[in-house]
Amino acid sequence: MTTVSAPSRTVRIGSRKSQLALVQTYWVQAELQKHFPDIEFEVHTMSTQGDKILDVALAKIGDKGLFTKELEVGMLNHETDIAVHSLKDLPTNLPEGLMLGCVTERENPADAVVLHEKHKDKQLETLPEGAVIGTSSLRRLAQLRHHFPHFEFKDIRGNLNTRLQKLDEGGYDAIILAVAGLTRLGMGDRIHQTISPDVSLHAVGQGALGIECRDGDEKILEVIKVLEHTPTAQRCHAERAFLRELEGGCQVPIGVNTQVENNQLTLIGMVASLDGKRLIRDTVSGEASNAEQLGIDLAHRLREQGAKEILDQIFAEIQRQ
Ligand SMILES: NCc1[nH]cc(CCC(=O)O)c1CC(=O)O
Repeated sequence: MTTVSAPSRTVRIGSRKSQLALVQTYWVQAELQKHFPDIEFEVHTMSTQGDKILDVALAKIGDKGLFTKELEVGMLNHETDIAVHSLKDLPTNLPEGLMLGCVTERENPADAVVLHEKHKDKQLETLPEGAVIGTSSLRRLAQLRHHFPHFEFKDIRGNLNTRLQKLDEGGYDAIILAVAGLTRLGMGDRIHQTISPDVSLHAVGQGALGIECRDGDEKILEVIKVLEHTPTAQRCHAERAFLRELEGGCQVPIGVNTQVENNQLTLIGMVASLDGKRLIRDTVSGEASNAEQLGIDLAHRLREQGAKEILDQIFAEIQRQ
């Protein structure tokens, strides 16, 4: 009898096929491989609905889990064991049988301004009246309209390269993208300006990766937990609880900012109307270990200040379009 020296186990990682998704997944694969040399980590790529529908504004699709569903089906069918997501694309309520098993250390979660070449000596603040700003995010749209009502806003879709090309071709004066995505793709040199949280709060989970797995799959959890970054996880659990309590996920003008210092977590949250005219913002602080409750508390505070009316009106507007 011969003994086959095969790896003791294989862990199958599901990923979207976009360049950003692959960079993120290969990073997770390499990090896990370093910790577990005896396990084989295989990457399985899949197309999601969100990758196929490129010509419809995201807000109008309104489907939660557009970028995650096919990956989740793969895990539930035991074709894969984990899925690597940009945490901000992962809905706050996961399908029965799945869980968020790990949150990795966050990159800078802020949004970035990428200006057209002809404006290279300007800033967002000094762009001319009527400047065309490209964004497909209601959160960015509402906050920027609030501060810069004299700009025009135009939807922009496609992967990062496509969006940068549309900017370079002159379709826009500036576009707004996540710092994290540009940095991970080695395009950090395209960033002209990082938007301050005083002007615009970032999306829930932005800049962090979330690793999803089957609920209670202890062997897999033990493996992926080595990549968990506790302060990032606490911040993101507070942010996700805030979003879940306010409305449950998907495309709405909700922004956050968090900090953890000496085990104290501070969470800033805001809800804005699409025209940017109404904007409600508040802050909570408390023990970082109590992250989810802090998110829920902040959601209740914003509701008392009128957040529900703003969100109800937005849902009605989106349905009508
Ligand atoms: N919805 C698209 C998406 N999902 C994650 C990122 C960037 C990376 C991140 O925020 O973690 C982006 C692009 C963008 O918003 O510019």
